[in-house]
Amino acid sequence: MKSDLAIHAEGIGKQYRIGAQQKSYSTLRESLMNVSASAINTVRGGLKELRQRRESNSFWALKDISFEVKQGDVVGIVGSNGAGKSTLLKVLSRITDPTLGYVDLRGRVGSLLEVGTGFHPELTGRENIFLNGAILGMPRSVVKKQFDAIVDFAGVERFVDTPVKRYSSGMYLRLAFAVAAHLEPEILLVDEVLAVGDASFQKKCLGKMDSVAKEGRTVLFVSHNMAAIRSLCNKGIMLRNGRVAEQGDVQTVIQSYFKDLGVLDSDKGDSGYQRNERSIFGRVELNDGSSNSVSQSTDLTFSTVMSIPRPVGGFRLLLLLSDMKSQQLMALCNTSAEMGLGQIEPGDYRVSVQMPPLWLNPGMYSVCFKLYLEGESESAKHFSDAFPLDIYGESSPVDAVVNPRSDWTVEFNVTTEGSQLKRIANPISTS
Ligand SMILES: Nc1ncnc2c1ncn2[C@@H]1O[C@H](COP(=O)(O)OP(=O)(O)OP(=O)(O)O)[C@@H](O)[C@H]1O
Repeated sequence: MKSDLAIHAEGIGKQYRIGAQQKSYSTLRESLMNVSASAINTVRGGLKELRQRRESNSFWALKDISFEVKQGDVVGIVGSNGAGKSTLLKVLSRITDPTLGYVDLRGRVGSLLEVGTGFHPELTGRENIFLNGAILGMPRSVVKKQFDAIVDFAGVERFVDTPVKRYSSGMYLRLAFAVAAHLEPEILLVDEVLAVGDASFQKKCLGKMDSVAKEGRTVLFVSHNMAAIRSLCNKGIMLRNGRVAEQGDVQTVIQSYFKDLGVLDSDKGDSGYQRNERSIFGRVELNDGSSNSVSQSTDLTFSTVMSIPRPVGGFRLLLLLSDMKSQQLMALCNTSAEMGLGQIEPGDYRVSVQMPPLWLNPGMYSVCFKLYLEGESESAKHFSDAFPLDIYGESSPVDAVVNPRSDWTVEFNVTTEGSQLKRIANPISTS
């Protein structure tokens, strides 16, 4: 392996048997036990195992995956559900063996793959921290030095001598992340940890991964959160159906991912929109239609084309905004009559909805149009495809949905008589 590389994967394939019991999920301890003391560890797949598997009963979760990661690179791994991202991280962290191909890894690997892996449930938080350090080959004195920082980061001071099986999933996750990030792995693998936990913890995790990366260590990060991928990673790998569909600069990979989701389809028809045959709606566009990423402080215009199939007396149109947990955050509504339309003739109608900046916290949101045609039952409502809206900007320091620009002042000795008023601070701007 070239000396500047941290990871070299060559021709990795992973075949699963449908319905078969997979080798049980090993803990981080068990997986790391396999790591040899040599500087470069090779994870190798074999044809023998392949022959033992019955092709008819199996499918390939990963196929012919090859890539290289330089030391110090922070790589975002993206792809739709089932694309193979988690399987790839499991192969890299030796939780599962590849069926074909091999991976060379230079240095100690710390991983946080799923809540529920990584710790021995019967041991206390304290014991698990030292156990993980020992498995990673760290002297006890070094683990001791990091111990307070780990416990502090995880916020589990009061429970550090409680068996982790009694922890809430949030505490468990916080401790698992703290251990993985603080025990100085040369390669840190993190899978979608940010999907769990509250906003302030997510921010803390991103900050910690950023500092791990700045120390020149290598990070691989699987996430559906493009705002997080963009802010953290310099490189990206996109998987599609178990294969590498794109790799390189993170911006290019994010754009490919959105194209894959159908958001950025360059194959537009004559009318400038992609007709969705199953739906009354064409594709939804944001602003000039070139991207679905926008700063939280930018005006928003959502547009689409509706193909009304037959004459109707009128319609009611909604624009809905939800977060990734499907919680509805905004519902704008208008009727054809309020928009000055009378009888609606069949044909294509372009609709645009303009609004000022929403100051949403960075992250992914979902936007869709919903249409009720007059004379149809309520259940016959029509939906556009969901538009994944990627917001970037400043996050609130605490869990919240919006983070608008705000001006703050503080006044001292306030009495009802204005003359006593004494201003002690200039306005503080939060943005
Ligand atoms: N232990 C297993 N046995 C059989 N099939 C599996 C197993 N683990 C994963 N798969 C399948 O392999 C494919 C890839 O799964 P994987 O979890 O790696 O995808 P992913 O990209 O991480 O998806 P998501 O974004 O939903 O987490 C999926 O079709 C999944 O159902």
